Amino acid sequence: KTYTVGNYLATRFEQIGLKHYFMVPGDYNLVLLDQLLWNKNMQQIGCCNELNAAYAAEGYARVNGVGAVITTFNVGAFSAFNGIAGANAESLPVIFVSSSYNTNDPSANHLLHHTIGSHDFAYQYDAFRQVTCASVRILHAENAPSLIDHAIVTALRERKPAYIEIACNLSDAPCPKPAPFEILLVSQPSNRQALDAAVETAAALLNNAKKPLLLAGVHLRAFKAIDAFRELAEALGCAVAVMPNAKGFFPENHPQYIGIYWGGVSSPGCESIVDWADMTLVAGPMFTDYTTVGWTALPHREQMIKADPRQVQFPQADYTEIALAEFLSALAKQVRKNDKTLIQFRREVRKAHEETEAHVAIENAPLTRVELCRQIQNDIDEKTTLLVETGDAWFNGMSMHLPGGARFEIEMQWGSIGWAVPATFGYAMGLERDRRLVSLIGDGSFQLTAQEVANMIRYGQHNLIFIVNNRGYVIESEIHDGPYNYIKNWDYAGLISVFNAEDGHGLGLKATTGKELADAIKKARKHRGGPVLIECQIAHDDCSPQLLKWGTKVAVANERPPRQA
Ligand SMILES: Cc1ncc(Cn2nnc(CCOP(=O)(O)OP(=O)(O)O)c2C)c(N)n1
Repeated sequence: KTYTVGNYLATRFEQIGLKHYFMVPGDYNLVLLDQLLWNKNMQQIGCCNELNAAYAAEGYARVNGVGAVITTFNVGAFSAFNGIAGANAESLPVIFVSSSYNTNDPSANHLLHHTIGSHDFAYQYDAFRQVTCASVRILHAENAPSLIDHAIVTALRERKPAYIEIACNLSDAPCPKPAPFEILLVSQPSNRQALDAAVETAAALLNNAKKPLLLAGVHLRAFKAIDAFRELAEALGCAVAVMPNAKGFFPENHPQYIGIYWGGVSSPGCESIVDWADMTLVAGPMFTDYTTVGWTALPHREQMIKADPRQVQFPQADYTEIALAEFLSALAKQVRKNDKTLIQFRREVRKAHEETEAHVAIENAPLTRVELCRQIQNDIDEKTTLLVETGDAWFNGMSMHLPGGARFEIEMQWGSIGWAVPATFGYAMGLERDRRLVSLIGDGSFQLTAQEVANMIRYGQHNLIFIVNNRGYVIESEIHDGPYNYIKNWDYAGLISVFNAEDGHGLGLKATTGKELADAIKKARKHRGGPVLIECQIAHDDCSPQLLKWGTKVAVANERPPRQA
């Protein structure tokens, strides 16, 4: 078998665990796409546009561990740019491949289509270098193996996207055959001395604390530290809270779970316990304006052990070259049990109020947000992943309880509206057969990338999508309102018949009352052969109290005047 650059790439794609990859064809990449089709163990999935293809690869990486997307030069790549930068923000290894010009053209002083019409062909590579952990350009076939392997190894190690540019006339050029793929799966062990020192320091701080507490952060999954975190939690026996973008990374039915810590919009009873703790170990956090509610919810450094993917920060010291999972696991063996924060939580939550079970709404009353959330909560089971889009959907999803085994997906770091529909498509492409995906998306966000629902119909995905039609950009209105937050209404449910055409089995339903919603969910649960979209119409000002509180504090942070010189 003589290898070509294209099927070298295809071989590596399969070896890192890709069963699907996403693309939009273009004249620069057609031969490369043929080369990739040579590998029958993977499916080539077309998307309506390259932004959606990048978001789909990002969503796929959430369930599969790694994703890939192929575009044509410039016009495809720059649409995908937002999705690749987003994968960087979300710490997801997406392999981005763009075809490019014929290697004879620069020396021939040629100008080319799909460029800005200059002789500089490097600006795409320069742009992507800013948002990837490795970026390579293949201009000579003999360099392809080492460049492709470098990009892939780095992406898998750093949990970040990588950029591979392949000249269009090299896609079918002969190249050496791949070395054993095990070389790609490098891990980065800790420095032994640093690890021992960090564990000793952390154990002393936690064992001397009167009220220790654990807080899960967003990087636990990316750095494969979810199990080690749970090991430490069960060794310590203390209260365990999670940051909003780590929801689902610690089981919500676990007896030590006390909820989402998100400042003033935390789960009931959670904030006071986190603030009461005298030593908090936070594992893999991203403290941003959004996750700290405009800098109002940040544990104090002198009462915090901050364990990041490759370093641990103590009140008086920073230790580097320490792998997060190894640190948490080693620490679990050195800590003594102390459940004071958990006991206190149970006292407070019992005293404060029993979970006010939302009551069933009057059947034919206009649908409300509370009734919508109550019914979605009842629809979530241990096989469900709940995926929420930027918007009030964040807060509605955040307050939902995940039964054991249920999962949660959110894009809080990048927060790019339009992500959810293609990410649903990509996530569903990689989802285990016996599981289901439920997405909660606002009308405003839906309008950015709605057309990818057509590909859910094409592939017969059984996704259930709730479109919350509150007539506009309500999250924006709550941060800072203006005429720009109001949009043209669509017949969202009616879109499905447009996308079905003569050959689809999608189902579009409208719900304006609790009864209509209950009937729609029943139909959705029975529907086969395609996705179900339920357009839930609620009042414009019917938003979560958490959004109101959070939006006010974020607005204050946004509007701080420039520091006087
Ligand atoms: C790509 C991108 N463009 C603009 C924004 C700013 N933005 N954030 N949320 C929104 C509105 C979301 O509205 P909906 O999806 O209807 O959600 P609701 O909050 O439920 O109304 C915007 C316009 C954004 N976050 N991402």
